[in-house]
Amino acid sequence: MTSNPTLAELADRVTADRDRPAYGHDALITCDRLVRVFTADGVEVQALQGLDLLVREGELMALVGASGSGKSTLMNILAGLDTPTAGAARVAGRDLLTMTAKDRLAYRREVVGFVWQQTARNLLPYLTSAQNVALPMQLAGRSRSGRRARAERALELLELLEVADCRDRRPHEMSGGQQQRVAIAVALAGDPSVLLADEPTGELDSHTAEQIFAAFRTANERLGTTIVIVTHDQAVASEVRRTVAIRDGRTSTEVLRRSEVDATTGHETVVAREYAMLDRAGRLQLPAEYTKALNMRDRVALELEPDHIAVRPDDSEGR
Ligand SMILES: Nc1ncnc2c1ncn2[C@@H]1O[C@H](COP(=O)(O)OP(=O)(O)OP(=O)(O)O)[C@@H](O)[C@H]1O
Repeated sequence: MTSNPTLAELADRVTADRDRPAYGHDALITCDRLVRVFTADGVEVQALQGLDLLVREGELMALVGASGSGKSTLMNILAGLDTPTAGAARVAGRDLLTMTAKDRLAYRREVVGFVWQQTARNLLPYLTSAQNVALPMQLAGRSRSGRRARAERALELLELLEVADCRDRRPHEMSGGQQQRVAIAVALAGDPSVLLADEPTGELDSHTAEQIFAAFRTANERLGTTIVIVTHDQAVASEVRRTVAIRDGRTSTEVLRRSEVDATTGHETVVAREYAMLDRAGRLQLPAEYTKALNMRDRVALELEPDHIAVRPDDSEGR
């Protein structure tokens, strides 16, 4: 089938390998074999076990996973609050492993914005919504743009998130949903490249949660901000185009949704499709429900077909 390559072909392959763009060269967020090990009472916990993830500029995506799968660990690393043990992590050209303390501070102010689950962590209780939104601009040294410009920008953001009527209210005078919308405005105030949200709907009922996801979509569409939302809420899959599942500290599967328009009726439907992540070593995590359904364990049989690879239960026993 395959003949031995000539010397010239081998040289071409080496050149092609060398010139191949680096993993994630065109992504805004690149996590490459990311590892985070915690040691508590002499016991090691591998919270991230070689996680690969690429997020393109302008994406709105969700990370889902069971409790303890590593979502918050990843978020804290992307937020610049924690450092990985090994691997590589880059956000908007910044290397999260080698940043100095000073770079880290600038990174948190200029590159990323956050929305946390606990509304109290997002807003200062003694400031009004408008003041809360203006504060990051002031801290970022935009004093040159003046107080009035900051106030105008704050109002624009509150309007975009449909909470302009709350501009003079303090957090305790607003509902949980209103507080989270204001929190999104605060997170956007510094014009971040990436907005990170950790369980932003965790304390809200499902109807309010839907409105918050809609607010993220508005921010993404109107401002072009790349947004990563971590959530337990499986319902998020119908709210964003891309949902990546994390299992045991690695990305395992991903659901992509896209609109398809029927050529004859013009009717638009949203089609969702699940994909498994294939890492650069060729490793694939099969969804637990698939392997359970076919009683697959330890070993599976593989067959290369012209257009797919078949994965079958181990049939070696009894042969
Ligand atoms: N500071 C820490 N010290 C020791 N172990 C930790 C620490 N932080 C996280 N872990 C462990 O790392 C693993 C991943 O935790 P992480 O909080 O990232 O999960 P998660 O997916 O965010 O869970 P949840 O949805 O419950 O917040 C867990 O086993 C957790 O116990």
